[in-house]
Amino acid sequence: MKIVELNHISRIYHTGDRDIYALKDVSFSVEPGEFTAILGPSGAGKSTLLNILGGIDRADSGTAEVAGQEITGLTEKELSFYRAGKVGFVFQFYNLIPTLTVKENVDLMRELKREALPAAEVLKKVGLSGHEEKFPDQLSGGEQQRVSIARAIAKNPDILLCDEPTGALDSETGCMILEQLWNLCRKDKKTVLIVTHNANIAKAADKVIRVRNGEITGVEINTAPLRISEVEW
Ligand SMILES: Nc1ncnc2c1ncn2[C@@H]1O[C@H](COP(=O)(O)OP(=O)(O)OP(=O)(O)O)[C@@H](O)[C@H]1O
Repeated sequence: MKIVELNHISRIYHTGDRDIYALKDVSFSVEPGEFTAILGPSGAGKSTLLNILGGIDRADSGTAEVAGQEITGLTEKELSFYRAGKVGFVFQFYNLIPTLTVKENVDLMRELKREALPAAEVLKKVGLSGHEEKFPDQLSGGEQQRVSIARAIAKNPDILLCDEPTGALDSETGCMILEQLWNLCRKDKKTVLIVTHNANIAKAADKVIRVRNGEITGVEINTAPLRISEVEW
């Protein structure tokens, strides 16, 4: 069974007298446990795509099934259950709450999902044991992003959606973050979708989806993906 199945998804913004097709008849699927890269230039529709998959935005037409659930027809309440239960998000700017400690930021997930994993367990997974009582501004950008990954996986989501997770980081730290996401995919069998401008990620991805002007211009399957550390960045 596919974990993501998008069929003929369109998203139109009506601005003044003009309609902007952020997505136009987009269809693709993702297998469970795949590491998928969504690549394309600025304005291509990548974030819109991820936001629809994550239940943050709604398609105007088409169907989207994620982890066995059709999400395009859900009510607001059902969508919020879907976001809380099935998807983990990692954003470019971490979105940590500055007045909460690292542990408290991760523990917030328990408010969304009762069976969320303990903060200590997920912080260990991202190499941040011992940083539980620090506040976000006492951490480097890379460490803050690792907290946001820990927070995302605490929900034990079916799918991890990452929008430019390395966009605010230097290339070495960015590689380390990609390695963490890649390991979550390979070792913990998480399905990871990652939106990025960095085309080199294609060498490490199982699937590469190319987007331009709201349309899919190609889907490539990589039969011999490299490890993140083997890619020349
Ligand atoms: N709220 C909005 N109102 C009007 N147009 C929008 C809105 N949000 C996005 N768009 C338009 O939809 C298109 C796709 O935007 P989107 O943010 O999905 O692209 P992107 O590929 O993620 O770009 P970037 O790499 O720069 O983040 C763009 O043309 C954008 O200007």
